[in-house]
Amino acid sequence: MSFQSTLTVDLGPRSYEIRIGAGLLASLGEQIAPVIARPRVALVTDRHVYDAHGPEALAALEAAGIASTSVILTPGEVSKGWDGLSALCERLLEAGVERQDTIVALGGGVVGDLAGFAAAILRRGVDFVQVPTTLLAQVDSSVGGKTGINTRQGKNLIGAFHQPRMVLADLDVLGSLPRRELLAGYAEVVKIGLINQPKFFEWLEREGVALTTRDHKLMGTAVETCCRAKAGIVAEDEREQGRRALLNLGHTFAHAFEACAGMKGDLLHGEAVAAGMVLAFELSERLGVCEAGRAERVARHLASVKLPTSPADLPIKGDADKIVDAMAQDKKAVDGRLRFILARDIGAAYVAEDVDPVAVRDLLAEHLSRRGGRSGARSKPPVSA
Ligand SMILES: NC(=O)c1ccc[n+]([C@@H]2O[C@H](COP(=O)([O-])OP(=O)(O)OC[C@H]3O[C@@H](n4cnc5c(N)ncnc54)[C@H](O)[C@@H]3O)[C@@H](O)[C@H]2O)c1
Ligand SMILES: O=C(O)C(=O)C[C@@H](O)[C@H](O)[C@H](O)COP(=O)(O)O
Ligand SMILES: [Zn+2]
Repeated sequence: MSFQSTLTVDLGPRSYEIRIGAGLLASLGEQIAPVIARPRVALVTDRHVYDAHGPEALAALEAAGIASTSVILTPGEVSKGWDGLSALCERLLEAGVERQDTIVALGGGVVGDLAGFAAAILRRGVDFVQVPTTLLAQVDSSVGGKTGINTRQGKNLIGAFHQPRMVLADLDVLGSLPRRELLAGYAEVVKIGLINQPKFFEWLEREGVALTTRDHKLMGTAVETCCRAKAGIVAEDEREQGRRALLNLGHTFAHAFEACAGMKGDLLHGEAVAAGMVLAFELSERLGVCEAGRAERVARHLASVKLPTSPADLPIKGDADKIVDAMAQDKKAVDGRLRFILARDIGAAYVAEDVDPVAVRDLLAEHLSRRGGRSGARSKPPVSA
């Protein structure tokens, strides 16, 4: 019997199911039929995903009597900006998508964030369904309703909370995912362990390498554990007034790294998060809130699957001051003061209000001074498989 699981994101009238399993795409139409207002959808995907899985998705919609129109985006972060948003909205309007229709986001985090935001604003809001096709999207971005785009100033600075009507995570589609993308998604898996699931992190230390060889059962367990943990946090704090910020572990660093890398796809979000989480633990140790050795343990695990562990490993332009400047756009900042997610231990993250910016800058400068040499795990950004 292959892996199957159904979870609920408990948000009162906005509650929805996350269905995880093998072969779900073949029954896409049948699965979503009960949650769509009428049998008409707009399938939003990107060229890579369309080539690998588009025909199966369209056939499954047709088999369930659901009419569809398709929009195929340019793959990657480059589509997640004002131009991509405006082009997508125009295409959806030209296709006559109405309020009773549903947008189906078939793809990774870029497709989900962009199509989800288009759904939030098109004719002041239409329903959407998430069909995540990357590991990152299955364990993180498809759940919780954060949608949006990047601007010149930084990551995800324009957006809306707009919950999907359903999340359908087909483990089989991960078979066509390039290895570099799989590893980037694995960083967000590790993040969940580091936030509040210490036993899960220990399990990842034992099984992570096997998991990243796409062992089906291990992947199913990881997707289920991450979705369950994220759903719990989102149910308590849907609009990030408090506890949800924990899901930002490593992201104050990561989003600044991505901004300094140009947000054109040279640096993947998960790669930036991997290095950002190591820095969050190093900062926690330096500030005396976390026992020594924890950052090293986190870095060792990320390195074991060949994820980057330092900004020195990343294709970032600029120095520590430039990265600190980019952090000023972080959405968690209050009155211009940065807030970081720090950790008292592995699996014990918390929101810190009072972090000394000099300590942050010094930590970044030390890492960047190792550029061109070995920083630990790797000396170059990973390449596509
Ligand atoms: N909304 C959230 O809560 C949230 C959470 C985490 C990350 N994000 C965002 O998600 C984005 C990153 O998402 P991502 O890592 O999924 O990247 P992505 O959407 O760019 O997909 C990665 C690449 O893999 C390809 N691809 C996707 N699925 C495939 C498949 N099954 N087979 C073959 N190729 C496939 C895509 O075409 C693309 O080239 C970032 O913009 C990040 O900010 C959002
Ligand atoms: O769902 C959340 O909440 C997260 O923070 C998940 C993150 O992995 C994700 O990268 C998210 O898009 C970051 O949110 P942002 O509000 O910092 O842009
Ligand atoms: Zn993230």
